[in-house]
Amino acid sequence: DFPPEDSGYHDYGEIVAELDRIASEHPDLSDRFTVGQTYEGRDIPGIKISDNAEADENEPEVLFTANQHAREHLTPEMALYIADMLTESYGSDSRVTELVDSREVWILPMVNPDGVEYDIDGSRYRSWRKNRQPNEGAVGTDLNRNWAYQWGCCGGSSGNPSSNTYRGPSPESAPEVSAVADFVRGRVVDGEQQIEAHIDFHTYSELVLWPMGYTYDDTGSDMSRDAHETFVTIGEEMAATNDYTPQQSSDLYITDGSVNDWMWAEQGIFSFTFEMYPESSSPGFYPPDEVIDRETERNREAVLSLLDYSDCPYSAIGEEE
Ligand SMILES: NS(=O)(=O)N[C@@H](CCC(=O)O)C(=O)O
Ligand SMILES: [Zn+2]
Repeated sequence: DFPPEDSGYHDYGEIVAELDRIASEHPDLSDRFTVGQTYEGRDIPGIKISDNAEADENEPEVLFTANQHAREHLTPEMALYIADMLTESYGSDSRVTELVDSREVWILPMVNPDGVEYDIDGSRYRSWRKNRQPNEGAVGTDLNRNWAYQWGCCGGSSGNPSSNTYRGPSPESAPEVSAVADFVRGRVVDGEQQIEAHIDFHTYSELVLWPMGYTYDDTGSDMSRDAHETFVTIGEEMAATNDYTPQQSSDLYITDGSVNDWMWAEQGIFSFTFEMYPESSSPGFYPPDEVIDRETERNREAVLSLLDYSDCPYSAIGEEE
């Protein structure tokens, strides 16, 4: 559990209960699912939001993931906000209604529940980042360095098991990463990846980030000029709505094995990272629960804008797919 003064945050059991609540309150707009188990055996929970949610309709799909990093507790709240906003506003907000009717939205609010439960267990926060999988002489793999594209290529991760950016012994060695990657691979239907766009929520720094992370180059064999321009255009438009700073993730620092690079280069998904509130190390990873409503609602427009673009991302630069 969170300490009483931060009871507004949801731990693993409370996230699961909230997803079950949403699914029971909106049976025609949602469908509960699980993508697999963590190292310690917890189900990784998910919810699908769409009209006729139980059916796989031929509609553009968008994925939201959160909490790869355990201590980034504002991020499952962001994912929960999206599920609540899309279901609660359905029928009253015409834009939301149209998007829920014409898109299929997958939401995974807590990808690293083992790490979350470890971080909040005990009298004070542990500032834990990684999962809880044992490695040589230390515990934990950094999930956001364990994805399989350009894994460990470029000095954007560590090979030292006690490092907070430890990439793991091999790509997708973390069960949490392989579960989410398997789910995404499962969305390839007739050879076509149905998921068009993705946001992975992190804290902190208030940034909108896009690939590639493993190289400073804007374009290359895995990033065409048109794709780069599309990322920049959509990224800058989203950042204009939440007042985050838009940039290529390598402009921050080089990362290899990150989720964005894998989603884009392996699956062709327009994948972004949002670094949420705050801007700086005070209050850093542990803002008071009073900011949850303000800092999740702050991303409402960005989320709706990405859902808009998901039927044809390249339309952002006036191109057809
Ligand atoms: N949330 S965070 O760990 O401080 N920053 C992310 C940035 C992700 C990225 O640059 O792609 C990370 O290093 O994985
Ligand atoms: Zn993070």
